Amino acid sequence: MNKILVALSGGVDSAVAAWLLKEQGYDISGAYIRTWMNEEMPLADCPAQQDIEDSRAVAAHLGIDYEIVNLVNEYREHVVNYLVDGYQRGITPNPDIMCNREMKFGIFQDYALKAGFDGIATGHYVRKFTNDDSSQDLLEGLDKNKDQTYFLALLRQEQIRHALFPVGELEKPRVRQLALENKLPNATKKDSQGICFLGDMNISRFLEHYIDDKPGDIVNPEGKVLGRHRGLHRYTTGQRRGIGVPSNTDNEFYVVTGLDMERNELIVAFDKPDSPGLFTSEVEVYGLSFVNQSISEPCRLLAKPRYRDPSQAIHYTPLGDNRAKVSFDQPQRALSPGQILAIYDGDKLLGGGFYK
Ligand SMILES: Nc1ncnc2c1ncn2[C@@H]1O[C@H](COP(=O)(O)OP(=O)(O)OP(=O)(O)O)[C@@H](O)[C@H]1O
Repeated sequence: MNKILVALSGGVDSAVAAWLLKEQGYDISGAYIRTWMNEEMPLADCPAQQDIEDSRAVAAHLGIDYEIVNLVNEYREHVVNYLVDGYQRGITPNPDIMCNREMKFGIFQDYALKAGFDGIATGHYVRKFTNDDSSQDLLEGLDKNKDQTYFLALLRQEQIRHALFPVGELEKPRVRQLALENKLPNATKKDSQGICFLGDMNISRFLEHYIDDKPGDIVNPEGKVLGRHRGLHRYTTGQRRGIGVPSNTDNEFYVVTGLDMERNELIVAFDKPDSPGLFTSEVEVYGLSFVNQSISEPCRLLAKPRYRDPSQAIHYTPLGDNRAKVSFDQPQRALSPGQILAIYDGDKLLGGGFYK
């Protein structure tokens, strides 16, 4: 791989990724992926224009070609629809993971390959490793605190084959230092947060735009009505804020333990380990996808139930048809249908799937 299209978000990580590749002698260009129209979303304080200016300035500073790749329609089709549809069905979607599989390492990568590039690069904190049989694996970033393998859990071999992750070999403070030393124009820009491409917008404000409220009852696990909710799409398992049912006299707080879509009921219980439905030690995972080899035998592995969670020891039992049973050694709090479990062998990402 020599000719690389670097996905420049306007942030410091992808800017340093581009700088590193240029230093290493790659023939690079930069591209900003446009996915969001401000006009479409008047509620959003969308930082896209600033990001475009910043990414353009980085490319100019490095003296490389720069383009804006317009994927607004594809983003709506593959990410926004999945997100809205998921909340409407009462599951918790992960737009960042879908965005990586469908957009950056899907449509954007295809675009780059067709345009004559050998591959793409991003500023993700992950490392790539090539095996003797020339297959490739994804390893956690060297900076464990920044590791982003979780977000790449649904990528497949052909997608990582054409991808480079230059900052995965560095600690974040070193990345900042490189940006400053080399006078990258966005060196002091603060890290972005929030949903991939949606910027800092709050998810419920975003959903308000798409899904109408449908009020219903809030009930405890025995079915006793405790109050009213505004619409089930506003809640996710494990949520404590914004339920609106006061704590009891012992100061125990309510937490969401489930959504009953058929009855339009929000199920809540006190936030303590023995509350029914709050802790789970066994889940079924579907839609499994593997970075390299699929897992065909029952085995002991590690898994991350959520991005910031530490790895958990699991028993993994394949069920066929891209499904598996996963038993956690330690019961896990508030797993929500639709969320993604990332599966690891040590620090090697094996793949991921959706909680049933
Ligand atoms: N709008 C965009 N256009 C091009 N590439 C993007 C865009 N958004 C994200 N990326 C790519 O995906 C990577 C990870 O995105 P994420 O939103 O997690 O940003 P990050 O980890 O804060 O990195 P950065 O500092 O580069 O923004 C980025 O480093 C960049 O390569």
